[in-house]
Amino acid sequence: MGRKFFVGGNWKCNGTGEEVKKIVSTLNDGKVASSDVVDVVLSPPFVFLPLVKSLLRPDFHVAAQNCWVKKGGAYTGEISAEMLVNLDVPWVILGHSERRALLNESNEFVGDKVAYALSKGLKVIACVGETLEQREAGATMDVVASQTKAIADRITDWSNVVVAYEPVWAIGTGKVATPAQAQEVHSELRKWLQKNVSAEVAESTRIIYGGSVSGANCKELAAQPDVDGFLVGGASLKPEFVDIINAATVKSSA
Ligand SMILES: O=C(CO)COP(=O)(O)O
Repeated sequence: MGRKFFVGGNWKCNGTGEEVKKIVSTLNDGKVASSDVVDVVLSPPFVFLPLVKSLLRPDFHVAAQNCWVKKGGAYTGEISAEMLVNLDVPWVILGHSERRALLNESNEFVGDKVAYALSKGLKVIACVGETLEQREAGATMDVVASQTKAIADRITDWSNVVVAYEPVWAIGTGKVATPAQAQEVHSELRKWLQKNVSAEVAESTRIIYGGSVSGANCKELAAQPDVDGFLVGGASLKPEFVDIINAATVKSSA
């Protein structure tokens, strides 16, 4: 059984109610590959989750962009995993590099969040990736392995986890990783999982790529054997997101 293609759209901190309705309507009208071959998950800002859920076609799902590390309570400004479950939001993105960098989320904190969210029944898109400085210093795999280890140390069941490899230097820069660069890290990451978790987890866990993915570059990336889909930022707010979803057909026809 192959790994099902996965395409996430991370809208980040963008959109008005009107814009959200427009994007959803474009996606609802889009002609996309069947949900048998691709999982599509949209991640609007928290405040738009109920609106998007109410309008979105039933074969697409939603994700929150973050959640709190433990049970809710006196944590002003936070949203708990329990609240997402209560609203029937099935997925959450955790450890995005913007939160790691701008809000100082450590590997351990992200690992704790992943474990807590899973324990409450959420499915997790866990993000890892190196900065340009780390890549140039030859530390890419060390960085990605420590980020993944902090998760692996805290969970045993990987069936509800998708790992998103998002090199920081490729995010929002228009400087996409080459298919070979993406394949190299994905394949190393899969080997890491095989050695440090299990062969079964390595084989079944989807590793998706994020960073300047577009309608123009998605097919070549999708053709790489260890690229199991995408986490898309800027282009997920545009009609070309439909083409990125349909990159799944590169795999299904392979
Ligand atoms: O951060 C990303 C998705 O989480 C990628 O963003 P861009 O696609 O805008 O580079």
